[in-house]
Amino acid sequence: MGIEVTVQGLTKSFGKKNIWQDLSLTLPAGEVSVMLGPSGTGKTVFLKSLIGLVRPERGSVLVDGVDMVRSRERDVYEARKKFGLMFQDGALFGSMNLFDNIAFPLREHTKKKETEIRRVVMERLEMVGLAGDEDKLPGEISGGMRKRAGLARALVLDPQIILCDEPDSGLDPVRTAFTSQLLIDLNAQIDATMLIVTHNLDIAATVPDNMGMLFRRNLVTFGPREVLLTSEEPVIAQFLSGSRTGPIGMSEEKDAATLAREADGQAAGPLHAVPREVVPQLEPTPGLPERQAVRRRRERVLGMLDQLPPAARRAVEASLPQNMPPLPQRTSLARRGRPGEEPQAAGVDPNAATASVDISRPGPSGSRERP
Ligand SMILES: Nc1ncnc2c1ncn2[C@@H]1O[C@H](COP(=O)(O)OP(=O)(O)OP(=O)(O)O)[C@@H](O)[C@H]1O
Repeated sequence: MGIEVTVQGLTKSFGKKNIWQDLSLTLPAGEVSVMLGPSGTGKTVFLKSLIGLVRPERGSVLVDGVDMVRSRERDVYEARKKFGLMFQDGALFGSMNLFDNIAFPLREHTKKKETEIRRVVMERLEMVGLAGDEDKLPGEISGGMRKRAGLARALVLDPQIILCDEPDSGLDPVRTAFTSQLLIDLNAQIDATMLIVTHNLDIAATVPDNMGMLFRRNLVTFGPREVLLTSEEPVIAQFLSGSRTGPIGMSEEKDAATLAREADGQAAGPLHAVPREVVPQLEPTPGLPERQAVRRRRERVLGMLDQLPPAARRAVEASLPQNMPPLPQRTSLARRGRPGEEPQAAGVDPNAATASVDISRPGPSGSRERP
């Protein structure tokens, strides 16, 4: 089974430029999580920080007892073997055929014999739907196939944590849908902890168990998918609807004057007033094992139900199987459910794998200024 990744108070700057600050979240073991965020908000830097390729100046990333930020290089190197990485372009060697590309980590990091290497490589090629293509060069296949080959290579060392950086970039909608299914099927088969960075709204809506979003150098929220998918936070509502109206501009953040003009033009009602539907999550292809993460997540989320905003709570309840016994009445649930009451944001609670900050409040660094 996958292992938990616990991020606490992570802050990264390059020179004087702060990328993000004080990020805290837990990637629950074996579950699929997605990190959203406008371009340039530091999602790739975040992925690289998890595996110790980028060293943040503050905070910790705990993986099986190893802090990927502060531990000795030797320990970080060992812990990195628990990860499988899928980069945007597949990151394949152009002069090697797919077989040799996928075999590369096994030849580099293990003492396996060639017969065993062949068995593992062919099994992984089969998993990503590339059986029969092993003799092709990366230049002879489509972008989608290159991504799947990159995923196969990420899988050969039996990773417990898989990080995928924009698995959909450059793919058409149909291939993106196949990629979504592939990621869910993969989770069903190997039960690894997965974190996917994407801009794709279909992947965001249908694949993850948990979702987070980076904006203005902060983690706007991280928690069960229902929290983000029902959120009324303007930046989340704008991102999920792909609208030009809202705090996100062409150069990531709009200035105060632009936002004021938009607010004037929104007399008919703000963009985020429309409630969004939470579409069902994808299920593994028939014939594959059930995702073990589903049951674990259900228990975890039910345990934190009364910490969730009402819309998210309703979405969780609506997603429960029909044959489940009724939930016990919760006093706090009844208190929050009164008509006319404002929804409450989930508080920072890394143990419950939920975190949120109010990005509209001024922060100590001045980065949370009201636009
Ligand atoms: N090694 C580096 N040195 C200096 N700045 C860097 C370095 N790596 C990344 N950055 C900067 O960090 C910021 C965040 O980059 P990152 O690639 O993580 O964004 P992103 O959210 O993944 O963007 P996109 O969605 O467009 O891929 C950018 O301004 C980038 O220029």
